Amino acid sequence: MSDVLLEVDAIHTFIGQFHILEGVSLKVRAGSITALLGRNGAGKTTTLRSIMGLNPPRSGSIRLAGEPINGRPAYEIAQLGVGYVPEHRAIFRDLTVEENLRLAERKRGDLAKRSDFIMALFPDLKRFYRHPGGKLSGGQQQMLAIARALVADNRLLLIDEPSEGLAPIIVEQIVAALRQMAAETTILLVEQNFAMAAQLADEYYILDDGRSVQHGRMADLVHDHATIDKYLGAG
Ligand SMILES: Nc1ncnc2c1ncn2[C@@H]1O[C@H](COP(=O)(O)OP(=O)(O)OP(=O)(O)O)[C@@H](O)[C@H]1O
Repeated sequence: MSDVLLEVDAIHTFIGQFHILEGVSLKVRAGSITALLGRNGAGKTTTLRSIMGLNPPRSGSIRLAGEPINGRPAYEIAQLGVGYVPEHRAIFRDLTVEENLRLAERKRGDLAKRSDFIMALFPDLKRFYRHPGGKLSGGQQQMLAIARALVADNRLLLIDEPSEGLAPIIVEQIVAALRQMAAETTILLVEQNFAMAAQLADEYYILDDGRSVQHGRMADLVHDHATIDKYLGAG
């Protein structure tokens, strides 16, 4: 299928001696937002880290636009156009907003080219351009973490729990930004906030105990209370 940008097939990933992913498979269509759902500890973060090459799977395959990427180091996967926004707002707290964005330029990024788009998406980052990241509010730090992944012209963004710990009004701003981002890239989103994931995602995959157990269209899942109760523990 040519419109599949990312295909993860039966990956098994270990952390130390622990067998964390025991068969995770998923497909992300180009131009879509796909949500990766599941309880705490289901293996969502480990799946993103496996794709990114930070916890490479021991078996199974990962393809980006048909090209195998498992076994490659993370920097090469980044060079291929995969951006990663880890959980807990990973920014450099002692560096200014501008410095955080410049660091994200590295080889592939072009802040001059991307700046207008980023600042329109997150006007607060313009206001606090020369302020240290650590002085920003939690929501602004999350915006900066996402913005760092937008400096390069990435074709796939892996975003881990962007709503974590944020007030509903800030979550709405992030939802609006992700929607605009989806117009020009593809997003695989890990999200515990089901209402947020439901607003954004076209398709979903549910992980349970390190395995992918169900997938489908988000528009169908929102009515499937049995599945939501069984795997997500939220009404
Ligand atoms: N460094 C580690 N050492 C040992 N076990 C780990 C480590 N990191 C994660 N795990 C375990 O791997 C499993 C999957 O963790 P992962 O963070 O991928 O889950 P998750 O679905 O993202 O959950 P959460 O929403 O809590 O982040 C959990 O049982 C967790 O305890």
